[in-house]
Amino acid sequence: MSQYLDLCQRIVDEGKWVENKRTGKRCLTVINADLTYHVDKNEFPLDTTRKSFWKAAIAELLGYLRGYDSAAQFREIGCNTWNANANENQDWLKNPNRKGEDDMGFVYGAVARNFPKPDGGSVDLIKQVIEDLSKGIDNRGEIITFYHPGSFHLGCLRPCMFQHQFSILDGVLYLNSYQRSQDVPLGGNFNAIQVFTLLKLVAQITGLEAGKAFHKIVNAHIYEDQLELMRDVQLKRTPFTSPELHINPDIKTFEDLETWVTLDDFEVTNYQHHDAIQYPFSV
Ligand SMILES: Nc1nc(=O)c2c([nH]1)NC[C@@H]1CN(c3ccc(C(=O)N[C@@H](CCC(=O)O)C(=O)O)cc3)CN21
Ligand SMILES: O=c1ccn([C@H]2C[C@H](O)[C@@H](COP(=O)(O)O)O2)c(=O)[nH]1
Repeated sequence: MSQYLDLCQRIVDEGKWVENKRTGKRCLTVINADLTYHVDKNEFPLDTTRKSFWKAAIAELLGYLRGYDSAAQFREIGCNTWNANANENQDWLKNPNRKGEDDMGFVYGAVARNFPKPDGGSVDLIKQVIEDLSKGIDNRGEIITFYHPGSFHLGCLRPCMFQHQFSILDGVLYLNSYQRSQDVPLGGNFNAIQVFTLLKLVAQITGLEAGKAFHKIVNAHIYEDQLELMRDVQLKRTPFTSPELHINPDIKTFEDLETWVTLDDFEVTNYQHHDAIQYPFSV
């Protein structure tokens, strides 16, 4: 938890102002942050200095793993975070590739589940990686990527946390996740939850022991309209100890994740937190 608060403080103290053309707002920005999550000790990296809506973050991850490409699918499983990008992003609304209300286009899991091959057809990167890990195979390239620059014009947003690489060492599963851009007050907590949960879930369905997850964030920023709340409210609060995440042990395969799993299969215990803070969201 303090790693996250240290990053927020670092942005406040050392960040540089950068104009962002896409949103029309300025962002206080630092380059490079490396966060480590102890999945082995079940230290769930939830924000405790404000109330975290952790279920929505797990629902978003579940939607990515299922290859969802519509904000309506995300809403159905308890996640509202894609409504604005699918339906209010002016560039996307004008894009002839948008297939109508709620369409997000070719993004995130839709890409990873159908990654186009230059010689025709596609690969399901997520299934492939999980199949290997289930057999104890780490070919030093167990990579799930959502990044396909040749397809950016087909989606509403380029993926931010765009790559996850798994490794096995001595029967222990590790995860390195790579993020090109982070809205630290809003995306920050969501993404930490997702990295942690992804490793814990994949360890469970592959029968491996979960180790640590390493999360690299390249461009870490606070939008100008979020700064006061972060500096004068959230950063003045004292954090509580980390809660724990529990996943239904009946989830045993990737097919389980694709078919019957809901947010009721996830539980958090010992979550003590300060009051909610509503940060402005930029489309
Ligand atoms: N500007 C921006 N920031 C992001 O973090 C972000 C995007 N855009 N676009 C794509 C996804 C969507 N994500 C989002 C979107 C909204 C929230 C958000 O509003 N979170 C609220 C609570 C949400 C709820 O009640 O479910 C929060 O207080 O954390 C978080 C992540 C992360 N990504
Ligand atoms: O998982 C996510 C998805 C998005 N974000 C944030 C990071 C940026 O503030 C915006 C995306 O804007 P770009 O201009 O494409 O960088 O969304 C996040 O933090 N986490």
